Amino acid sequence: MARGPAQATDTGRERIPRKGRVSGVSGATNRPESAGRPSLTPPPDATAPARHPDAPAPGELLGAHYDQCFGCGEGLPHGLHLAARADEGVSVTAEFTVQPAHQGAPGLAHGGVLATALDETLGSLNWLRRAIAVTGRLESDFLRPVPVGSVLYLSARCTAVAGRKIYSSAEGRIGGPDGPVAVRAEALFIEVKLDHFTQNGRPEEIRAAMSDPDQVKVARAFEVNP
Ligand SMILES: CCCCCCCC(=O)SCCNC(=O)CCNC(=O)[C@H](O)C(C)(C)COP(=O)(O)OP(=O)(O)OC[C@H]1O[C@@H](n2cnc3c(N)ncnc32)[C@H](O)[C@@H]1OP(=O)(O)O
Repeated sequence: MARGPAQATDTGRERIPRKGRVSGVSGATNRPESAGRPSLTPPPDATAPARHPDAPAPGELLGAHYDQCFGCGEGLPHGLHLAARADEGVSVTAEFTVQPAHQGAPGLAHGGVLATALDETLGSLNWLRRAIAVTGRLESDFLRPVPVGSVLYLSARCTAVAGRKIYSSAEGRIGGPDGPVAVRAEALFIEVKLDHFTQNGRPEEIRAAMSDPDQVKVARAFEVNP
């Protein structure tokens, strides 16, 4: 579990030198590729996350934010079809059933697919804050093998916010919502502007997503406040 702001020590926080910029790629980080790995621990000035007043009520399904999303979209036959539900505060629960298309070793879920399930669940927290954010860092632990056919019961919560940095943690259990923890992760999401997508995404998909007559779908594709 991530430590809350009150317990944060932040002694390992690094200042990132501004040399080694990536040029010509809008939205790409300014951090040099050789930079050390900044902490997943919130700094002392981090604050508690606030739930948006229009966030879905606890228990309400969030629905897919984009039908071509590999994590939650309904338009991809081999996607995860992960279904997330709002919980109290800035937290969610989600379920994902491991299909044969998700195997790594025979009969077992691929670790990258499980990381995707964690990432998607963590990403859905942004909708409760109505923030547009992308995963900057995702640190995963794989504690138990997850067989094909199992339901992974996920839960995630946002723990702190510091400027554009959003700290969160998630875990996935098997055998039931109270079963043993099979996977867990801590993450740092970074808030971005809409142009992160419009300037970097392939134009065909951006155009298609933007021209959907359903304005709520347009907003949700990029997790923008409608
Ligand atoms: C619509 C939503 C869909 C959700 C789908 C599920 C979530 C996803 O999978 S998103 C897809 C995967 N993620 C991505 O593609 C992101 C690719 N990366 C990027 O575009 C950039 O690196 C980005 C936007 C994260 C950061 O770049 P930039 O905006 O230039 O920020 P930058 O100035 O480098 O960093 C801002 C702060 O974040 C910190 N930071 C940035 N990246 C990291 C990182 N990887 N680890 C730790 N800290 C980081 C920096 O240290 C800095 O901290 P401080 O303010 O204290 O100095």
